[in-house]
This record gives sequence, C-alpha cells and structure tokens, in this order.
Amino acid sequence: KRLRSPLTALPGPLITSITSLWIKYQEFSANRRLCIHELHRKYGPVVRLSPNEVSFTSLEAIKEIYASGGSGYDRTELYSLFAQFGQKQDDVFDLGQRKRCFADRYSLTNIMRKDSMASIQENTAAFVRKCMDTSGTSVDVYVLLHCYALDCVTHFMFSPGGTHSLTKSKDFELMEELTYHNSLQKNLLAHYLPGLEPYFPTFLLPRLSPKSNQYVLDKVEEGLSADEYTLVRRLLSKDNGLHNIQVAAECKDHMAAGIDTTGDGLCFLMWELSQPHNRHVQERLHLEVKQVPADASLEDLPYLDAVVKEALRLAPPIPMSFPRYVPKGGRIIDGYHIPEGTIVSCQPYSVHRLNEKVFPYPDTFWPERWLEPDGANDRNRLFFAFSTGARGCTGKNLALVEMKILLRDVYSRFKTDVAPDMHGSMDIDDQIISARPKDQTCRLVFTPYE
Ligand code: HEM
Repeated sequence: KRLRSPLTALPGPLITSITSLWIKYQEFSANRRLCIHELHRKYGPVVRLSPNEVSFTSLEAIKEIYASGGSGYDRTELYSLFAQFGQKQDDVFDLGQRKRCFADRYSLTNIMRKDSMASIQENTAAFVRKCMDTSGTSVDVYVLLHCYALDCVTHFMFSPGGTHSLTKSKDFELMEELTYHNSLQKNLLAHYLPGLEPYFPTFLLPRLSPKSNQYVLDKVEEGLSADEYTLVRRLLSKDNGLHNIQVAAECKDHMAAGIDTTGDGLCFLMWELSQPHNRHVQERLHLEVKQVPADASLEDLPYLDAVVKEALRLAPPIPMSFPRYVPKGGRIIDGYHIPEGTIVSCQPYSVHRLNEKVFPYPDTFWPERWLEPDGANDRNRLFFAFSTGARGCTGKNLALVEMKILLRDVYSRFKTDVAPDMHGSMDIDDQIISARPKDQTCRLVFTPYE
C-alpha cells in the first residue's frame, strides 16, 4: 500500500517512503530541524519525511496550510503535549470562541494602554537595575530575560497579581521550574506511546511544574479582583462558560507560551548584537533610540523594528515544524496532490533561510534588509516566526512590545559585549517544537554610555 501511496512520488530519501522510524530517530536525537533543513537543501522546497509526512518551505505552502482560513488543517496530536491540568487546548474552546475571546486582550490597543505599558516599563527598569548593579562584571542575561518575560506575561494575565521574579526569590523559583528542564525525549516518548505512559517508570515521565501550577490556580481563584483588562478577567467572564480549571489551563498555557519564546528570542538577539562584528548595529540602534523622547511611539523606531525582526528571522524561538493534518479529500500543495490525513508542515528555520531571493545572505544578521522598500511585501509574507492564520501566535503583539521596550531601554544607555567568562554554547538546541541556547547561559558585560 505504501509503495502505491502518492507520497512515493515526492522528493526525499528512499528510507522515508518506507518507514517513519528514521525521522523519529532524528527527533529523539534533537536533530529533526537540521535534518529537515539539509533535506530541503538537497531535494528542494518539498520533501517527504516519512510515508505519511511532508515538509514544505514555499510561501504558497504556508498560505495553503496555515492561512487558508477555516480550511480544516487541524493540528496533530503533538499539541496534546502542551495540555495543562489535563485539559487539551482545543477542548477548552473552539477556534472561533478562542479568537473572539482573545482578540481584545492581545490587541495592540490593549497592550499599549497606559497601565499595561507601565507594568512592562517597571519590569524593564528592574532588568536595567540588575545590569547596573554588576559594575563592570558579567551578567547572565539568559536568566534575567526569562525572569523579565515571566514577570511581563503574568502581569498581563493577573495584574496586580503578577510575579516579580527579577527581585523576589520565591517568584524566581517559578521561572527556574518552567525554564530549566530536560524533557524532550520524555515528552516524545509520551507522545509516541500514549497508551503506555501510565506504566512508565518515574524517571521516564516528563517533569511536572507544581509551583507554577499552584500559582496559576491561586490567581484564577482570586481572578475577579484582578484588573479589568487582564486575561484572567476576560476568561472568567460569564459568556465563556468556562470552569475555573479550564481558565487555569488556558492561563498556564499562555504563561508557558510567553516565557521561553520571548526570553530566548531576546537572549539570541542580545548575543548577536554583542558580537564584535555587529558593533555597528548596536551603534545605529543606540543613535536611534536615544534621540527619541522616552514616551515616543514604538512606530517611530524603524531600526529597532528591523533589529527585532532580523533576530527572529535568524533565530526563531520556535524554529521547528508546526504539524497539521491534510483535511478530507486531500489537497494540492506546491503542485503535489497530498492525500487526506498526511502530516504537513513548514519550519521557520528553513523558510527564513532557503528563500534566498527574498532573504539574500540568509545566515547573516543584517537588520538593514528590513529597511529596503524593494521586496518588503515578500519579506513580511515569508516572516514565519509567529506562524500565521487562525492558529498563529496569539501573543505576537505582547511579545514584540516587551522585546522593543527592553531593547530601547538597554541600548539607549549601555553597550553590551560578550563577557570574557562566557564559556557556554549559544548553539540552537531543539526542544519539542521550540529551541533554546544549548547551555542556557549568556554572559554579557554592560558598559554605560558616558
Ligand atoms: C518572540 C516570542 C514568541 C514567538 C516567536 C511565538 C511564536 C509562536 C508560534 C510560532 C505559535 C504557533 C505554533 C504552532 O502553530 O504550532 C505560537 C502560538 C501561541 N503563542 Fe506565541 N510566540 C511568542 C510569544 C508569545 C507570548 C508572549 C504569548 C502570550 C503571552 C504567546 C501565546 C501563544 C499562544 C496562546 C499560542 C497558541 C495559539 C493557538 O492555539 O491558537 N506567544 N506562538
């Protein structure tokens, strides 16, 4: 049957037409992203990964799989790994409800409200104070940026009940619990052998996060006293008809989705800016951000926008495939008929590197590319760090504002350099669909401008 499958005609190594074990092996060895990337280099924009899975890199494929609104490309069971409190995301809400519920909370207007901005700025100020306190010695920004992301997202959800992990050790423990774990293989085992999970010995079970679970449950319990514009208030509103445990599941999901992504994105960015060959980027950024008043709109900072986009292009915090099922009847994707039930995906890491006409010198950190009017539409359409369409990132506006405010406040006052005692690796290390700096450390030196 497999040899008669239409996928047999697709480009890809022979072994992938026979078994899915080969790509699973790559996944378990944390090599899936690079392996798929190499296959695309060799075979082009369409590559078979297994008898039932295909990867794509073109804009046409992105539009078909992710952006053809309501066309029914469902997410695969991989997403069950992100279930919280035993509640799968898609069981809490249907897609329409989800979008309606979150649209106003995550709108730029809500995020840019005075008190919402004030809490992001407070967290930025706490971050800057930590960097100033070091008086010339190095700072591990990996740790501080994850605290920053946690404090911002929890304020957004529960204000005034957000965490202060940059200053309070009890809250710091939440960040540690959520960020430092090695559960890739254990999560994959649970995904591929779901029936056997109850029989796994403890050392094979993915790590739990009891402290952050309790924090979220408490905040949901107190939810009605949170500020009117918080996420928890929206979720608790009667029209949603959600039970508290469902509200907690949704909050925990957003909390988890908003920490490592923003923290790692900022970390890769500051690391990149701190390289000696990128000194000119830092200087141009400094000139731009110091010359506008502190309350200027972020829209008045085009170079900052270019720096952030370029960092997310080069090191997308979720660089791996976002897998979807082809709907009933099958679909034509990139000129190939793909039968229903096939798993299809695009991965940002490859989309951002293999479309060289749109992104020339794809491995070079070059923010200026985003300022060129020529080709701007193509670049924006192929920018896939937040995915796109109905299941694209809910928190994109929040993430971008958090990143920009922090960078503006840091680079208007400091130069950063890689610290002499930075010995860890910043290579991208794959997790389930996200990635993080391999050694989870990034030591920089902050030098104030005169
Ligand atoms: C630079 C930071 C971020 C990046 C690069 C990012 C990227 C993404 C991507 C690629 C997806 C889609 C994944 C898929 O389809 O498989 C996603 C989904 C999601 N993100 Fe983000 N994200 C970031 C920050 C945030 C923040 C700050 C929040 C919220 C506080 C957030 C909340 C979510 C949620 C709730 C989803 C699931 C959407 C759904 O199920 O429809 N993200 N994100």
